[in-house]
Amino acid sequence: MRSARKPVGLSHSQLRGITSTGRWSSPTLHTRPLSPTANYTGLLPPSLLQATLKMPNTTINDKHTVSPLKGGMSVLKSRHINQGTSFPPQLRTSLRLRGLVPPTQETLDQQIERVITFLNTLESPIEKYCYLSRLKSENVTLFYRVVIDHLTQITPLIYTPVVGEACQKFSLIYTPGLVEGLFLSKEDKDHIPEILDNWPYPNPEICVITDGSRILGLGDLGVNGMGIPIGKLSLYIAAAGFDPSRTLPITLDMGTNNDKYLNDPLYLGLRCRRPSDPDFFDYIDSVMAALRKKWPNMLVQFEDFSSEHAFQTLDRYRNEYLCFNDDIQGTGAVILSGFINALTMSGVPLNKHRILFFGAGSAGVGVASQLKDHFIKSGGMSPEAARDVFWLVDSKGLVTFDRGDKLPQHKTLFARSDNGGKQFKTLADVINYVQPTALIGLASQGGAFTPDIIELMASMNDRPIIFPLSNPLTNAECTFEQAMIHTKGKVLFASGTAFPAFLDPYSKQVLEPGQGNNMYIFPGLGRGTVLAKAERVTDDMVYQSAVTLAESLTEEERSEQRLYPRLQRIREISALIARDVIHTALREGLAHEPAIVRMYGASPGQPVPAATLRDEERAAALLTYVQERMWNPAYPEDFSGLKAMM
Ligand SMILES: NC(=O)C1=CN([C@@H]2O[C@H](COP(=O)(O)OP(=O)(O)OC[C@H]3O[C@@H](n4cnc5c(N)ncnc54)[C@H](O)[C@@H]3O)[C@@H](O)[C@H]2O)C=CC1
Ligand SMILES: CC(=O)C(=O)O
Ligand SMILES: [Mg+2]
Repeated sequence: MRSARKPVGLSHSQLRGITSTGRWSSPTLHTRPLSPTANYTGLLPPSLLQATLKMPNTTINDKHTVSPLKGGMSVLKSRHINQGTSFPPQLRTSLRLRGLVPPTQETLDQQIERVITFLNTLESPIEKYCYLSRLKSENVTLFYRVVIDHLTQITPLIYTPVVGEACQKFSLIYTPGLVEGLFLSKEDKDHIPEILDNWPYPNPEICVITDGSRILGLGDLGVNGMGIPIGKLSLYIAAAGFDPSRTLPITLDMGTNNDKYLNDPLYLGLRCRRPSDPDFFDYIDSVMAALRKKWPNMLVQFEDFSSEHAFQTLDRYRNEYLCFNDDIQGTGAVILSGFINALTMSGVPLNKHRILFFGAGSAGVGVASQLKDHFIKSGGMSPEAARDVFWLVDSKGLVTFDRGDKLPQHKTLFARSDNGGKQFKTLADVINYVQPTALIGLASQGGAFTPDIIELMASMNDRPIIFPLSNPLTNAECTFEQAMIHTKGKVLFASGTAFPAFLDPYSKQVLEPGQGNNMYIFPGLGRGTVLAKAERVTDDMVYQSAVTLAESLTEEERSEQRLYPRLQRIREISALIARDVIHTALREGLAHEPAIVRMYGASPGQPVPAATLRDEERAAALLTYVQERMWNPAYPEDFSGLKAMM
């Protein structure tokens, strides 16, 4: 049982007292005016806070005081402690819960059954998302048990695709008092440390941070992007056993260039356009410095920044901070992993592949770079030869040096100069020119892989590799069914968002499509770097996570023609990835966790020789070490800590 901690800002139960109009529905603790520097900042979306501050009647004064929640109510309102109907009778008495919960005592399994039964009665995905968010805010244990036990049903509801709709509707479904992450507004640039102090949980180990500028394939959603760090961190918890109270979702509010939101009276972010690059970097530099000052060991995952900023922030911080970019590196690793398995199944030797990317943004270039490294490391190719395996298409057609437009730096990494002055505009023209063995969609252009395109790929390859990876579902370049039908079952397929299984009329097998989504990578990569107390996240750690994922398939999974392991095994897979990422950190001399380096007879920061790392007994012990540190949602049997709080 976690010991009680005095909240620095408002506790969740106190925040519950703020109504959507910003008034206190129930008066509270202290006589204290609401001010921009007080402890409310960051916990409320900026425009709501501004509206609150403008209201004449927002001083919390003695006339309006009541006691903070006492006794049983404070237990029921503590999401990390609440067990609802599972509290045993004797505890109900000592915690003063009797009468506050229905008389029946239920097991966790019975509670799960109720959740799933009710969830199945809800019709729209967004209702299901809202119901699950509420459940998480009330009972963390039950929520994560539901997620872990019903991964394939729940993941699409709390992550892509439904999280995309939740972001688009964020200002409508926003629930006052439900604090799931921190808002850092650029207006608060001089108050960042105070805002970080408002976060009610101590010592976060991992933070996912977005500026909302490219949310999935949905574009600039501004502060509405908050759903993404929340969703990613839910997967860190469910898939890699991070302690929920040690995760920190952050949304930077720097305005939005989306006119729809700027003109929407219900939009909850700053109503201004995004800043110039110098202002952007000035602000994010301050945020990074403040985060490190307060939580020096915290891993930062950059998520869903617009492409140029995604590359620039990664370059700027990767050697100075413990951080990585999920869209560039996590996606690169997960697609490399599926590709390694597809390579074997395609029967085409590594050096005969010709890979076409439809989309040349952070994900497209990130994946191409990761694959290129593999062609060099495993295929023995020179960097020049490996680079020539790739062709990129963006909104203007094939990316070439002589196309006439100024290419951003990331596109120059794979721009072609061997096109003989010819330019290719349509995808079909590019395919006919390149004759690719693999077509990878990361352009957020739903349906772009038309039947003609898929048939063209099938006409050139015995086993065409077609990965429509854009998110959410509406942006997928084609469906699994379309890919199967138009390649007559020959396709090697993975998509960003899961598609349903398909009965292949040719093999008569029910085939499940692969989900090429970075959720297979980031939980284990994050777990490994945090447990190792790694100095930074290196390319080799990312590469290793791809290789481990590729090798993690069982014989049965391979016989089912899968490119990725079953999602239900994700905790097991994340532990393996974490173990191997720690190995890489040890090899590179970047691991600082004394308990881990001691297992290998080394000291913190000292490289461990490859031969020592091959020791199977130590590897097994390290895996156990990782698994034993994975948070597992269960109700505690020892309530002594809780009683002490009362
Ligand atoms: N499956 C996965 O794990 C991941 C999927 N994604 C998805 O990939 C997509 C792209 O993400 P980013 O690369 O970060 O976005 P981005 O905005 O950086 O890049 C998009 C690219 O698509 C190109 N594009 C736009 N319209 C086009 C058109 N009509 N024809 C050809 N190209 C066009 C743009 O020029 C740009 O190069 C999103 O849908 C995102 O959700 C991103 C990361 C991980
Ligand atoms: C999956 C993911 O990170 C994206 O679509 O942006
Ligand atoms: Mg992303």
